[in-house]
This record gives sequence, C-alpha cells and structure tokens, in this order.
Amino acid sequence: MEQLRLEPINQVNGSITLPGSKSLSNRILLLAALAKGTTVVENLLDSDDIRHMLGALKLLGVDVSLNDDKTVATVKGVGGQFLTPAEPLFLGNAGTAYRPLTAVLAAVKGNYELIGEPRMEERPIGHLVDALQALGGDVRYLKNKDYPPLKIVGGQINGGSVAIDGSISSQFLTALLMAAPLFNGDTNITIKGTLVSKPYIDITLDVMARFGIVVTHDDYKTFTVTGAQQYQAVERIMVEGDASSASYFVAAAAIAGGEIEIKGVGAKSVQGDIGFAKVMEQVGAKIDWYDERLVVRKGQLKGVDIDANAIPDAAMTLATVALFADGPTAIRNIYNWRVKETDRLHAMATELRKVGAEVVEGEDFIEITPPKHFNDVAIDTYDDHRIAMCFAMVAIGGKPITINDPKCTYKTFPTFFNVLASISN
Ligand SMILES: O=C(O)C1=C[C@@H](OP(=O)(O)O)[C@@H](O)[C@H](O)C1
Ligand SMILES: C=C(OP(=O)(O)O)C(=O)O
Repeated sequence: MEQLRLEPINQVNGSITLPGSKSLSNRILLLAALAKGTTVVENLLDSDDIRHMLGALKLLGVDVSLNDDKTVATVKGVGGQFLTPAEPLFLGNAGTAYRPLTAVLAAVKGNYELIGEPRMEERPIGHLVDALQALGGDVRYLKNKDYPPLKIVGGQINGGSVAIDGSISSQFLTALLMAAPLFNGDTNITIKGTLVSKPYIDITLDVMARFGIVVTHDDYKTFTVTGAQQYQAVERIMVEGDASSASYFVAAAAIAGGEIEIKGVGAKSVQGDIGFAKVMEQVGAKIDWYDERLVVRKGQLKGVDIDANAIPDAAMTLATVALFADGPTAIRNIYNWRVKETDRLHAMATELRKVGAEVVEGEDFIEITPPKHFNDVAIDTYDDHRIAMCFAMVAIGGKPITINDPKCTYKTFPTFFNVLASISN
C-alpha cells in the first residue's frame, strides 16, 4: 500500500485556487445533458466522482468534449432522449452520480443498470426507490433490498403526490427534484422525517433554476414541480470552487501561523459548507470575507459544541482541528456520517484515538479531547478521501504523521497534497 509521510509544518502562507465543486459539477453535467442545446461548463472538477458521471453520460449517448486539463466541458444536451447503454453504468462510489441518475433514468425511456464499487452496495438508496416506485417508476434491486445495484425500466412516471424520507440523505430529495420536471404530470413532494444536509437542497434548486426550472416549496416541507418540462441549456456556466475542499485550507491557516488566501468561494457561495468558515470563526480563526474568496489567519483555538447536520462533509475537518483546541470539541447530529464513504463516525474515532486524543463515539455525535501527547502513527483512510485530507492537519499542527493510501483523495481532490505542499513552509 502506498503511504505518504508528512513532516511537521511550521507555517502556511500563500494563495490557492480551489478546484470546482463536486456537488455543482455533477448536477450541472446531468442537467446540461438533459437540456436542449449546448452548455459550456467552466471550472469543472476533474476527479473520480465527475469521471463516473461523464462515463455514464457517454454511455447514454451524450456528446461531452473536454479541454486538455478536463476543466471545461462542452455538453450537447439530448433533450431527455438517452440511448439505452450497451453496458451497466458504473458509478464508483459517487453519491452525486448514483442517486440523481437513478431518478432521472426512471423518468426517461430506456433500460438501465446502475452499478458501483462494493461500498456503494452498502450505501442505502431505499428511500429514493420507495418514492420512485410510489410514483409508478419501475426500479428494482439486483442484489439486496434498499441498496444498489439497480435495474431501471424508464419512462413510466406520471407525477402526483409522494412522500420521501429525508432523514438519511438529502441526495434522495435532490434526485427526485431533478427528475420531477421530466415526469408526465405535476409532482408534490412531502418530506417524511427531518430533512438532513438541508443546504444541499439549495444547491439543487439553484442549479435547476439556472437551467430554467423553478421549484416552489414551503419551508423545505413540501415541494411542487411542474411536469412535462424541458431543461434549457446555459450558454456558459461557471462551477464555484468546492467549499468542502476549502475547509482543509481554512483549518490549515487557523491551526498554523501565516495567512492563506482561498480563491473560489466566499460570502456569496451557494454551498452550505461555506458555513464551516463561520464555525471556524467561533473556534478562533481570523477570517476576512469577500464575495468569492477568503483570507484566513490563525487565532487562539478553543473547543466548540456544534450541531453539524448542515455541513456533514466539512465537519470532518473540525474533528482534526479539535486536536489543537484548548478544550474538548463536540460535533453533533451527524448520524449519516455512518453511511458515507465508510462509517465515518467509527473511522474518525478510531484514527483520532491513534493520534492520542480521548474520543467519545456516540450514535450520532463525536466528542474529542485533544491529546496530551501526539503519537507518530500511520492513519488508515478506509478509501475515504476526507479522512486522508483532514488528518493532514496533524502535520499542519507541527506533528509528523503518515497517511495510508493518499490517492483516495482522487474521489474529489486529486491535487490535494500538492496544493497543501504549495502553501507549507
Ligand atoms: O448533494 C450533494 O451534493 C451532497 C450531499 C451530502 O450528502 P447527504 O445528503 O447524503 O448528507 C454530502 O455529504 C455529499 O458529499 C454531497
Ligand atoms: C459523502 C460524500 O460523497 P458522496 O457524494 O458520494 O455522498 C463526500 O464527498 O464526502
């Protein structure tokens, strides 16, 4: 197995430009493919999750051309007329590809099989499939009930009233919303349970609006989408920098001395994970906010007790910032960490303890007391990009650490360790 040794870093300094947002890239690619007309997508993320969406679109007969560094895509929309692919669509472990494609393919004519990596077969999708089946969709499990892989015979959905469980993943509602304009009739969606990861729904609504579809909702409780609509191509659309990826650099500047300018997200971001920078201000970071960039400096870091349901991805970074705070940190309301790339609650607790922290792992929370002494250990990353990236903060805090399988960062941020090195002294 490959390992990356990170030696202690004393200071971080400089300016970085974030790669494009994963959440925006995959939503935009799918809607551009469904639209009528050609869309040019700029600042597209080049990473595994996007590659899986692009691979699926190619098999569905969508003409997408990329520039040399794969950050500009020209998508010739097929107006909702996909080809039946010659082979199953392999979507890796990309939730933002698997869930939206499930709903969209249930709504357009054709026969589809959606497969993924072994971990994808352990990530639930039953709440979305239940809603699609309730609307008349023909979606079947190929192995275990409620989990991928799936077989879909598309084109059978009329719309109507439907309830969807929002308590495990917002991606199910995102998927249903993106597909609903393609249903034959209007759809009224009611949320069952408490909707988690709510800000991701704002990203979905924002991107749908950019492609010409307006969704109305009543404080995120019921959503209404008009049926038999067509997405409209956007001549040029720019993907914002990834706010979850920004979290590592906000944290790095807050932990180490020096100053980092982070270009690509700021006060105007549509991504909920920008909220991590607000949490870091509570922790003690000094942040200057601009519309599309942040400038971050170190402060006296204190432990906080936060509800992180709105920022599940960036909150993992807080768990390693906690190693350098002057008291315990609690991160709450994060049950769905357990159903992502790995069981993140258990994995984070295990690895934080290896470093020397005292950790309480609750069913839906984690409490971290900083180590009295740091152990120089190798961090297991469980094929989870965010574990690899957030444990790099240990080196930023001046303690040596080894990251096992560092290339797992390719899921969303292939250049992460190079960018980190570029600001490290
Ligand atoms: O819609 C999206 O782009 C995402 C929603 C979140 O998932 P959940 O809604 O499952 O928490 C987040 O963790 C994921 O990385 C991206
Ligand atoms: C949970 C994540 O990914 P996915 O889109 O596969 O759910 C993530 O990127 O942290």
